[in-house]
Amino acid sequence: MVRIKICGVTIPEAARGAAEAGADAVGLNFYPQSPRFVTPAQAGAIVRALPAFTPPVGVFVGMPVRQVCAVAFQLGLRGVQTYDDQPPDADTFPFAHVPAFRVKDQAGLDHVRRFVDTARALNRAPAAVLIDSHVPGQMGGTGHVAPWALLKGFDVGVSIILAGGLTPENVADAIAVVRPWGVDVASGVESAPGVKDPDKVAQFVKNVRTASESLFT
Ligand SMILES: O=C(O)c1ccccc1N[C@@H]1O[C@H](COP(=O)(O)O)[C@@H](O)[C@H]1O
Repeated sequence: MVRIKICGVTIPEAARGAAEAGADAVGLNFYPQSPRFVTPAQAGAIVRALPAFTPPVGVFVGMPVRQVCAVAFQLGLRGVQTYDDQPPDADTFPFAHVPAFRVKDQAGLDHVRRFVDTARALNRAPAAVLIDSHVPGQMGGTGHVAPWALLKGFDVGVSIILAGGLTPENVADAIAVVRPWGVDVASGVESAPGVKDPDKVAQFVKNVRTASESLFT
């Protein structure tokens, strides 16, 4: 089964709606430059609206590890998605750590491999790596697709989460090519930046489930 994270929910109703549509996780974005940014107080209300078995994951760009941990503890996040060139030099995150990478070519994938190897040597292997598209000057939420063909067969010994420009229309093709452990979507299920469209979310989940079934039967 391919897991689904609906990322960048900004209100409790959107988080609950994503969970009820069948998402495996919802993402809360703590990057102030994002149109999906939420404050810890707003995130708290969203977390409280989630069903008991739908984990919240935080997206952190350029935030020091201690601060990431403080926010994650305060809110009871299950996972932390980070954007750093090197594994954290503090102790392992006591959360599922998902470093994100903006990849455009083979050199980008080589960097992911070096990151995971370094983390593993320090006994800090991430739970998964998220592979997104590379758009100069933007950290994520770009709506641009990652280089799927390059990712075919890519194996670093940890789960691969595919992100970048996924939509209800293209996610089945993406899954067929990349065969990721999970998929992550932000802008592709919105009616406006930061506003999730319940119909698009439901269609996205449905299409992932169908594609996932044909992959594993
Ligand atoms: O969504 C954002 O605004 C964002 C900002 C900074 C870092 C990460 C961000 N979101 C992540 O980017 C992926 C891909 O987004 P999209 O589907 O192409 O719009 C998203 O899944 C989030 O994990």
